[in-house]
Amino acid sequence: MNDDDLMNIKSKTMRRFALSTLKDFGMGKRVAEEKILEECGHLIQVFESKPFNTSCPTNNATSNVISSIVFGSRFEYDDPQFRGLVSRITENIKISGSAGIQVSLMFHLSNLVNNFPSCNLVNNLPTWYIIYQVDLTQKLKETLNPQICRGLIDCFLIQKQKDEDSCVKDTHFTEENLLYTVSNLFGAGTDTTAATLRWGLLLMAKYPQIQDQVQEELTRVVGSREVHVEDRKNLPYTDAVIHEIQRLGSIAPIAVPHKTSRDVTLHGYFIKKGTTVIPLLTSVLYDESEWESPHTFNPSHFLDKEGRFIKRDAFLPFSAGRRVCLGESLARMEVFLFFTSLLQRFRFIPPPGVSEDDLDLTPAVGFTSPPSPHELCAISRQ
Ligand code: HEM
Repeated sequence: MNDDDLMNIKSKTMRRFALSTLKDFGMGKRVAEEKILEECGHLIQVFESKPFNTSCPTNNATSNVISSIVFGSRFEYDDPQFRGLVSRITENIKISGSAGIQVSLMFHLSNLVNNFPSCNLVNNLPTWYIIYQVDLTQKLKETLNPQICRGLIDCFLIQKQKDEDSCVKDTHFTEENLLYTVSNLFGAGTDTTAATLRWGLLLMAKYPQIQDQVQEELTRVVGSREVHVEDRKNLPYTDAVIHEIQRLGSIAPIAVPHKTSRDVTLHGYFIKKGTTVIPLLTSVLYDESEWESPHTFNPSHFLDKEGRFIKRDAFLPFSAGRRVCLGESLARMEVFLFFTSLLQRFRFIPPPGVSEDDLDLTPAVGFTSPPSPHELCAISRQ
């Protein structure tokens, strides 16, 4: 077996482990919904009517959803360890998209592809270093009870212990892989979801008539009670708006690099086994032959003539295939519940002296594409 084959097995094992554990702790509908709604309650408390940057609160909220899954508990927003973790994650994502890192990625791709999520996509050692430093990981180890899994770390440690007890050779459940898996879940699951939410709030402030329609539908269908995942099917306009936010936001424009596992011929082009391929998701999300107005914010892309929600094949913000985003269902649930809960309670407007036209839709540079730094005001609707 060569190094690539070994790396593939490691990747598959870690992906399988992360997926099944996420199902138990995150993506299983009811558990995830409870965790997200609890976080919505905290997020709502920190939104203000005076101008504020949406980056910090949204990143805190999405990091806490991952924390609940990974550690089994959330952090207070002012916890210094948590603040360190969140700022490190956002900084790493920003730096990894800088021109310098992108160029070095081109030269070192062969070491990076195929290793995700078992190894780090970019050399974001500080993220896992911070996770290592978080006392909680140590506390979890000290209080581990093999009968009770409080979160993904417990599940990992229990499996590690089992493998050690049965003398499994070459186990992938190592301390190093635990740190990489956890830091990759934070890296992949925090900034992406927060950036999507930030695009959503910015687009609502820029297009108040669309915000009106979302709020009218929410008031008519949900009223003032808590929104639930089940409500989605009765909110076709809101669902179309969320899809359009993800399409236009295109927050993971270059997805993740992969290597071809065999020789392929695609549209007449021969691609040799082992070639690095980078799927450009923006090319499909903005494809002129697929979308009626690819560069405009137009929720009708996802509505039929009767106003019913329609799925579109070219909607691929989570990519596709075997390495499709591992957190897709969790992310979809988060975006829906955070977005609708916020719009139920607040009207989003530009800061005083800034017009809707002034709100800039140019994305910031980074591995993901969040909106450029901006401020909004959240005016209470109650
Ligand atoms: C709106 C939010 C999100 C978007 C748009 C998004 C998008 C993506 C994309 C485009 C990829 C690359 C797929 C490929 O390689 O072709 C990816 C990979 C991944 N995502 Fe997400 N993601 C989001 C949220 C999340 C969340 C919440 C989690 C964590 C629970 C997560 C975990 C991952 C992981 C672990 C991978 C690597 C999968 C692998 O290589 O096998 N993502 N995501």
